[in-house]
Amino acid sequence: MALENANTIPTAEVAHLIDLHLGDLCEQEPSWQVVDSPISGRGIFARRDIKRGELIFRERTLLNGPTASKDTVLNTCAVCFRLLDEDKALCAAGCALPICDACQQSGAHDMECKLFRYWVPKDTTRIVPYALRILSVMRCYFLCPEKRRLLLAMQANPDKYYKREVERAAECFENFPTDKETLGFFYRTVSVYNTNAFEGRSIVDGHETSVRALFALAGLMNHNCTPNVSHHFENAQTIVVTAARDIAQGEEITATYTKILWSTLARQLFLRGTKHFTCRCKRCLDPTENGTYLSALFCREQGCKGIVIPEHTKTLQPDWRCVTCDTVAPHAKMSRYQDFALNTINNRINTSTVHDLITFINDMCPRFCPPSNYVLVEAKLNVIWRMQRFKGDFTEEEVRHRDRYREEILEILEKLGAGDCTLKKLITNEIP
Ligand SMILES: C[S@@+](CC[C@H](N)C(=O)[O-])C[C@H]1O[C@@H](n2cnc3c(N)ncnc32)[C@H](O)[C@@H]1O
Repeated sequence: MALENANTIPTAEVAHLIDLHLGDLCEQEPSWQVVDSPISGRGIFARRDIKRGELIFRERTLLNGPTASKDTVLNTCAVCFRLLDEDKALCAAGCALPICDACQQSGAHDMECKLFRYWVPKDTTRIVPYALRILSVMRCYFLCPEKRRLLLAMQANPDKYYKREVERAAECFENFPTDKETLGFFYRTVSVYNTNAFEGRSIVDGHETSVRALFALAGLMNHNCTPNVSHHFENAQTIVVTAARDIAQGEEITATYTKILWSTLARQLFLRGTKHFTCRCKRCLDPTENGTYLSALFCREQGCKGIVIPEHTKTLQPDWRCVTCDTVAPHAKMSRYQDFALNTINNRINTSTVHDLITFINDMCPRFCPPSNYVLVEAKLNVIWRMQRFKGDFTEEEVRHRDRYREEILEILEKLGAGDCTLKKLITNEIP
């Protein structure tokens, strides 16, 4: 399974394999179809008008596994993602994976347990993040022939780092495979994950886990910075995709690969760096971003209290122009200013209590950062997340500030034309 094989499987065959993969979730008359896209490769298109809020599809994972990344809890069952007692998490058979009693007894873990033990983990006394992370990749071994072919059909961008995850995992075992074919299969699967994976929060027994998952159909959605669908994980295995606004027959169904409230430059840098393309959607071409001014910084010209925004969006290093006094500032200067705002605000997000962060947002930020700037908007979102997740004792005043931040963010989403996007649903508690 070489990297070069990507996209050589005909689109009609991909569509057929997806129907098989959907199984009982495949509707008799789906509202969508898989065809070639003018944006890139294959895409999903509306076969008929789809109403805002309508369910478009539900899909189970082709592959998934714990993200095992920094800041995630490692002691969750590798099969069902249930939280485990730290001292009782490791599989009794010695594969060094975290497994709950139920998954151990049901046999759901047997094959991968056997394979991990065959590879001989070097450390069986603790959960080793790189060994745990390779699980989501290694599961490609156990796919049936049709699903293997579907995996092969998925786009795999060969970026610089696709070997690293496998190499790091190999160091955790005495007997990790070294043959070209197996390594090629793993490298390709890593690249497919890097190109298509959804990282989602899944809640099992009230405990939140971070899951990395591949969905063959959802993975075909091309990117738009103002997407027309929202998605969420129903559980660690299932994704639900819903229309964020009315979608006309023939329109391409799109998701966003970035955070929806990032500025154009931040989105462009992320998409180039991680997904290897330049987005040319309507929002990307409008320096005001539908009048949201998410990029805006203060004008540094004496006496001017206006805001500056990138003059155009054709390059990643545009000059910036003041919308009030028309002064032009070079990109390098504005980039230093944006970095200063980003670092100052992120530093506060990481070190402050909710109370202190609110004070900082309200009293300090207006001195150096326009309220529309995306980094300040991110700080307000952080207050909302923290108050939503850690339902502590917050004062009435804090709750009032949170509600105001939420209204401001809903207003920005409205201006962007984002409809009932995922972020809107999250901050209005429509998605738990
Ligand atoms: C998850 S895949 C999307 C499905 C893909 N079109 C296919 O045929 O499998 C992501 C890749 O699609 C391409 N892509 C997605 N959205 C794009 C866009 N708006 N502009 C250009 N390329 C895009 C990029 O190559 C990106 O790395």
